Amino acid sequence: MLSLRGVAKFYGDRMVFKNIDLTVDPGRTLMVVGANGAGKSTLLRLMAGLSRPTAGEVSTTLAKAETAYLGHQTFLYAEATALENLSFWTGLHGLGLCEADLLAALERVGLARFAHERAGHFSRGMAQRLNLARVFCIAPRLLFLDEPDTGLDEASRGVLHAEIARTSQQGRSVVWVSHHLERDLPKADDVLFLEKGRAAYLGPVAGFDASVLSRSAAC
Ligand SMILES: Nc1ncnc2c1ncn2[C@@H]1O[C@H](COP(=O)(O)OP(=O)(O)OP(=O)(O)O)[C@@H](O)[C@H]1O
Repeated sequence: MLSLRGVAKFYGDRMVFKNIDLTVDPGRTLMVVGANGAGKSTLLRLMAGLSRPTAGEVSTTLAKAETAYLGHQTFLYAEATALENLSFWTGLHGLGLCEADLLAALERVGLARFAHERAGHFSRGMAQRLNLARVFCIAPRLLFLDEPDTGLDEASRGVLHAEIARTSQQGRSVVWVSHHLERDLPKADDVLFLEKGRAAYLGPVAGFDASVLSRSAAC
């Protein structure tokens, strides 16, 4: 459903990575790991179509509306309420959800009582929970997660992890950047380890020695 061939990214003359080849298949969860600055977020943004590679090709069989990205930016409209944001986003994905459906999604992330408050007044954690509600509603075929639990409390983190499990059980795919390897790696099928501008490992989680990460740099 998504493939990268010979992908490279440079900022000016500074190389972040090059020669990245990979495929994301239906029902697979790929975890992208590496030290700080290894290029994980940069790669995820390329895969999600939010930026372009300097060289190589990113191709997908999916329509934009079949994917969703949950990352550092929250993509919320500050002047719109939580409900309006959710209604707008699900509308863009062609979903005609009624208010009760949207409120149910807000309820799952503990935001129902803030449904009519402007997103601009939300804390980082609340904004992230609203984004999580967006992902629930869209149920994308390919979900991109960049350190998605940043700012989430324990309960919301549990909701997030349940959603990731549901995504893969339903044959949908996830590409996930995480620093919490001990906790998150067992939830993935495959790992891409970025080191020194290349894919130092790409394959099943079972064959990955996570201790190389702590040896390569503090993560
Ligand atoms: N817009 C940009 N312009 C110039 N350099 C950038 C830009 N975005 C990222 N970089 C640089 O590219 C490199 C990779 O950044 P990236 O954020 O992808 O790494 P990361 O592995 O996600 O790091 P972290 O784990 O700290 O989030 C870093 O050296 C970063 O400073």
